[in-house]
Amino acid sequence: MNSIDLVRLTKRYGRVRAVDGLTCTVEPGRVTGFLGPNGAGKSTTMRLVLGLDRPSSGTATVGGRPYASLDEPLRHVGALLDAGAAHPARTARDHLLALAHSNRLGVRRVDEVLAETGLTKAARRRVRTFSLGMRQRLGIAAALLGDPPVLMLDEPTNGLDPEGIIWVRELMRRLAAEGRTVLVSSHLMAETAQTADHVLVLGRGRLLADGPLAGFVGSHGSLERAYLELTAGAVEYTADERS
Ligand SMILES: Nc1ncnc2c1ncn2[C@@H]1O[C@H](COP(=O)(O)OP(=O)(O)OP(=O)(O)O)[C@@H](O)[C@H]1O
Repeated sequence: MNSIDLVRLTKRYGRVRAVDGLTCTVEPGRVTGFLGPNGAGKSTTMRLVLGLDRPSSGTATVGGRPYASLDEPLRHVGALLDAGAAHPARTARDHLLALAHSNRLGVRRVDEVLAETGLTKAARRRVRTFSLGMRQRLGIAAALLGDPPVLMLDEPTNGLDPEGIIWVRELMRRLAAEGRTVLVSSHLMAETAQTADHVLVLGRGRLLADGPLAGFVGSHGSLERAYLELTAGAVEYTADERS
């Protein structure tokens, strides 16, 4: 099974519990929206799954194995965490070629993902000349490179124009329909409502909800209303505190 399994996953930074006893399973064959206010712990959770940070306690596994134990990890898990991850002096194609090489993937796959993300014409341009939206597309191209059964995308629509947002939505839906596990964090409720089958909601590192989108929205009328009601007590910064 290509699920992502979190068991009592906890990460403390000093006194902050960024992730606090998180237990849940992200299942294949559906898009799981990963929601929560700023600072709720979404990115930290993804970093823990990818072995970029060590849990204080608990475990995060992909297909039953810790990410660090995977050979050629791009073939197992594709991730978009930070659209600024590519070296600015490299061309888009060289960036993908380096990643492909380290995971024994062929050049043909690089050209395929460039085409799939609409970057073929920009492939030989340096990343520093890319707009935010183009960087997002390059990050998504990197995530798709190993044709992985599991994808984790942190706010993939950031910086994308309306056409790009629709493209991401359709891509997520297709990847899930192919039986892949797709975890997508977002602050865009209307977009998530159109993309996700299932939602996980975090607040202050804790799991506030884990269920099908339709059940979560329930009688609230919209995902946004259901979300705001659930997270009202879990928002780190309010306008009053800022002023
Ligand atoms: N490296 C770090 N050192 C110290 N604190 C950190 C570190 N990384 C994250 N945190 C803290 O952990 C908490 C969770 O942050 P995280 O970035 O995971 O939240 P998030 O849900 O992804 O937020 P956003 O929606 O704003 O991206 C926050 O309080 C944040 O300040």
